[in-house]
Amino acid sequence: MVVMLQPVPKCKPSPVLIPVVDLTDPDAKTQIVKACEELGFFKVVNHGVRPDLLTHLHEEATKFFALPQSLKDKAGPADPFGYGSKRIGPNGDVGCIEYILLNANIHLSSTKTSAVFQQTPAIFRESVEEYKEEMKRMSSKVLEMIEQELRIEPKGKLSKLVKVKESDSCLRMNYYKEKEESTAKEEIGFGEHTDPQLISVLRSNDTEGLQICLKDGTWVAVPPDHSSFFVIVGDTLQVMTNGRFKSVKHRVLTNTKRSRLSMIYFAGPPLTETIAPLSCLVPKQDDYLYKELTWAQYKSSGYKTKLGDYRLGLFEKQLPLYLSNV
Ligand SMILES: C=C1C[C@]23C[C@@]1(O)CC[C@H]2[C@@]12CC[C@H](O)[C@@](C)(C(=O)O1)[C@H]2[C@@H]3C(=O)O
Ligand SMILES: O=C(O)CCC(=O)C(=O)O
Ligand SMILES: [Fe+2]
Repeated sequence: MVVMLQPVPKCKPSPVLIPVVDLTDPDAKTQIVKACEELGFFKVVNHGVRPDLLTHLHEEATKFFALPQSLKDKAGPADPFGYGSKRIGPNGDVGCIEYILLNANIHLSSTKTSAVFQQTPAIFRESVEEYKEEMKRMSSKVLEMIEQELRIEPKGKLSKLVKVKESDSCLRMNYYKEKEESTAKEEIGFGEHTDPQLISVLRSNDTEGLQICLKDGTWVAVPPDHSSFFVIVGDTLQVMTNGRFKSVKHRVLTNTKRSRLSMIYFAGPPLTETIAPLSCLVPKQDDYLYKELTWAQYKSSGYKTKLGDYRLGLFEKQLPLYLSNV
């Protein structure tokens, strides 16, 4: 089957600096909130994740993506979990990508893909499990800092959503293969979109490709840094802060010379959790920009949309008729 790839949109070089937050800095909470308000995106250093865990996982994932196509296909198609190639999601989106999407609550060896992953070395499976734990720790730490800075009550309101065993989080490993010199041109690896969850924690090798969209619509390239993590604000956090934090649009353009490998942990709430603006941040219900939906409702409607669709519209309150005509 032939899959048509979309033309590449332009990205202006920009002097915008990505905020860098040292998680051990006493001022980190303030810096995180500022970055979430201004950009919906920041880089994390001094995160405490063992560098050798990152190295092992990277090496093993690289070996997985180098397996024969017929073997990798046995771990797919992604529906949504499993191995996927080119197709992203169920609604016709495509990119120059291969990936593994995993439910963070299910052990790698007890998925439908287990037959394939059983053939990967134990260190791969163990590293994936340890990495998921580390990402849960880091994402709940970031959410705790946001809670403290914004004085969100009750304590743990945001971080608990990720810490509990019912948290609907997932882990994605994306592989964007380099191109042969003769066909060298940039293509869309992962089209523009916002992430639906609370926050996403991304780590990649030193190959560029990730871009974020500023509030004025300008796309800027994010310089890669294999030893740091990047935090992306998702739709759910935008709703809970009543739009004070913005979920940032992002995309990946494939680099012609070197392959890019990224791992993203999507920190999501339990399926039964009701998502709505937090009353401690917005005392008057009339000021709520969004209505309430459970995460399960948002997710299932969101999975009927295309990657670049504006999913937050599902949450938006209808204006009363007398106002919508003004
Ligand atoms: C086109 C789609 C892929 C996606 C599900 C969706 O219908 C719309 C949201 C997409 C997204 C973007 C962020 C994450 O990569 C992802 C796993 C998620 O939670 O929402 C993907 C979904 C996917 O690839 O299944
Ligand atoms: O692969 C990347 O660097 C980012 C991909 C992404 O945005 C996603 O998987 O949601
Ligand atoms: Fe994303």
